[in-house]
Formats: sequence, C-alpha cells, structure tokens
Amino acid sequence: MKQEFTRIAVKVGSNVLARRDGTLDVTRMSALVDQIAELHKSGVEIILISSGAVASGRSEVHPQKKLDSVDQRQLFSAVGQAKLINRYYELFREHGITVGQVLTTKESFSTRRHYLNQKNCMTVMLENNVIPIVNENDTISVSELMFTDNDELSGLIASMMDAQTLIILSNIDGIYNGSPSDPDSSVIREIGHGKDLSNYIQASKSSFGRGGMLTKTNIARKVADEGITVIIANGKRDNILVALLEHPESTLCTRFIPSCEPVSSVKKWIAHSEGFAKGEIHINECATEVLSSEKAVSILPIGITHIEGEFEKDDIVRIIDFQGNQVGVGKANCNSQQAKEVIGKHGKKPVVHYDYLYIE
Ligand SMILES: Nc1ncnc2c1ncn2[C@@H]1O[C@H](COP(=O)(O)OP(=O)(O)O)[C@@H](O)[C@H]1O
Ligand SMILES: N[C@@H](CCC(=O)OP(=O)(O)O)C(=O)O
Repeated sequence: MKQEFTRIAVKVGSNVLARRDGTLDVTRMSALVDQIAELHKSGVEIILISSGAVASGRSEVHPQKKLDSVDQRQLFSAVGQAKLINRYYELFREHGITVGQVLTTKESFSTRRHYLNQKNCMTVMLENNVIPIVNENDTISVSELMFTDNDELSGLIASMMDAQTLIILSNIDGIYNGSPSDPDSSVIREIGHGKDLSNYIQASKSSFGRGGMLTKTNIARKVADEGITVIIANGKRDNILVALLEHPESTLCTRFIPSCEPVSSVKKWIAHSEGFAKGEIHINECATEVLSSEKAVSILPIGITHIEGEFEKDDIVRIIDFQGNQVGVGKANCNSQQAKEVIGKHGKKPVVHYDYLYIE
C-alpha cells in the first residue's frame, strides 16, 4: 500500500448502509469494515463517521400510531444507533480492532472549549489504537440544532482532527457534470479551487439521505480550502477504500484539490462555526477589496459601516461585504456595543483580528 496518508476520515452515508427496504445492509458494512481494518493494520489512523442510525432503526420498530418527523427520528435513531454500533463492534472485533462510539451534537462544537474537548476525546482514542465511530446524536439534535447532515459533521471532524483526506462514501461514483441518470453525463474527476458546481447539482437526494449532493459539494470545497483532500466515491463498490488509496489515478471518484495554504487550528474552528454567529459586521467597499487580496488583514473600525445583532467579546460574527454578501466569519475582539462606538474611527484596535478571521 502507498503509505501516503497517516490519518484519514471516512464518512459512510445512510444510503451505503441501507438496503432498498431500509434495513441495514450488513454485508456492505462487513465489506467496509474489512477495508478499514486493512488500512488500520497498515498504519493509517482512521476516524469513521457513520450514518445509518435512523435507517437501521426504521425496520426494528413499528409505531402503533402515526409519528411526526421529529418523533420518528428520535425513536428510530435511539433503537438504530444501538444496533449499528453493536454490529460495528462485532465486525471490528473479528479483526482484533477496538472501536468506540462518539455521539455528538452541533452544540458540542459551539465554543472553543467544547471543540477542544471533542478533539481531545478522539485524539486519546487514536493514541490508544481505538477507531472512533462518530455520528450525530439524533435523539437530542432537533431543528436548528441539527447538522445539515453527516457530510457537515464529517467536514468538521476531518478539519478538527487534521486528517489529510476526507473520503465521503455515498451511493454514487462522484459528482456528475449533469443529471446522474443522463447517459451523456460523466463524473468530474478533479475539482480545483473556485469552480462553481451549482449548475450540475440536482436537488434530488437518495432515498435515505438528508442533505443531498449540494451540501456534500459545499462542505468538500470548504474542507479542501483548509488543505485537506476530499474524495467523493461510491461506497457500494467493492474494495473502494483500498482502491482509492492504492490506485488513486484509476479509481473512479471526484477529488477536490486541497489548498496549499496552511490554516491554523483556531481558524478551522471558526470556519465551521458559522451556525453559532451572534451578529454581523458590515464592511465598506475598500475593506472588502483589501480582505479579498492576499494580504493578512484584520477588520478595523475604519472599514465598518454598521453592526447588526448583539454579541459579546469572543462570540462568532459574520462578516458582510458592501453588497450584502457574507465573505467570512470571525471571533469578535469586543462586544457589539463597543464595536458600534468605534465605527468609522481611525487608529482603533481591530474588531476582528486577522488570527481569528476566516475568509471564505
Ligand atoms: N451532479 C450530481 N452528481 C451526483 N449526484 C447527484 C448530483 N446531483 C444530485 N445528486 C444526488 O445526490 C445523491 C447523494 O446525496 P445523499 O442523498 O445526501 O447521499 P448520502 O446519504 O450518501 O449522504 C445521489 O444519490 C444523487 O441522486
Ligand atoms: N445521523 C443520521 C444521519 C443522517 C444523514 O444526514 O445521513 P447522510 O445523508 O448519510 O449524510 C443517522 O445516523 O441516521
């Protein structure tokens, strides 16, 4: 095996693990476990982000009365996650590998302290040769507190754990340059920085998926911009994981080319914290121009036109350009009241320092 990678994150989508009728495809699971075990034994550290709780619970319980979507998700995932992790535990045990369950929520990444706690948990697992199997805690994550889907969660984990590669396994060979069902369309093999894919992506999702290809693409781009290679490939294909690492050129997939610019750990956290933003900092045309240049710049009061929302020092804020577009996310250096008092003034401290500013 080409020993190019020392740490990878693998996301297995609901559709890879569910059969058409919604029951857990144990044969597929077992095949993926065999591949992960092979990589693990060759010295690659693996973090597995596995969906499938809801899909595997659906076939186990048959509610007496009709449930709403939140109740259904909570019931199915509570039963299904136990079944899922039990299967993984047994399958990995056959290879002499110990696994551990990490159930998380979006809230568990909301502050830098929470984020570092999560990171520490997985780091200690890897140090002890335990494969973390991560999923969202669907029993308590509802509505706006939910991740868009496990693609978002996997991007956050790959970034937080400094994985070299994130492999997103779905039920499709990659991103098609048209409708996947159109015989004239084909898989885009490589995607560089700044490529707009919105024309290609159909709103359709596979039967058990939550986010669809659009979230996959957005997350993939963001994570690749942080220097991590992202691969979207078909988890239903035999030996796909090993093939992707051993024969990268000849294995069908979509590969997002990573940026060469290093991104600091704190900026990675900020980049994935947009959902927790408490306010907005609106900047003028000149500040927008400087921010989009290669220069390392902070958000200074002189370039701010107005502040929206109430925030405290260290809260996450969105940076909005003069045309109303979000251009970045940052950690505020002061509260919203103090920021308002210095708007337009020269020679004042940055409202968001460059070290805590992530430009999209
Ligand atoms: N251009 C495209 N290329 C590939 N798949 C696409 C495209 N546009 C939409 N899709 C849909 O995205 C689906 C995969 O996303 P999703 O249902 O979220 O899967 P998962 O459960 O694996 O996360 C595919 O099955 C396909 O129907
Ligand atoms: N946490 C859920 C995952 C739902 C989800 O977003 O799945 P996917 O479409 O695979 O990204 C479950 O285990 O069923």
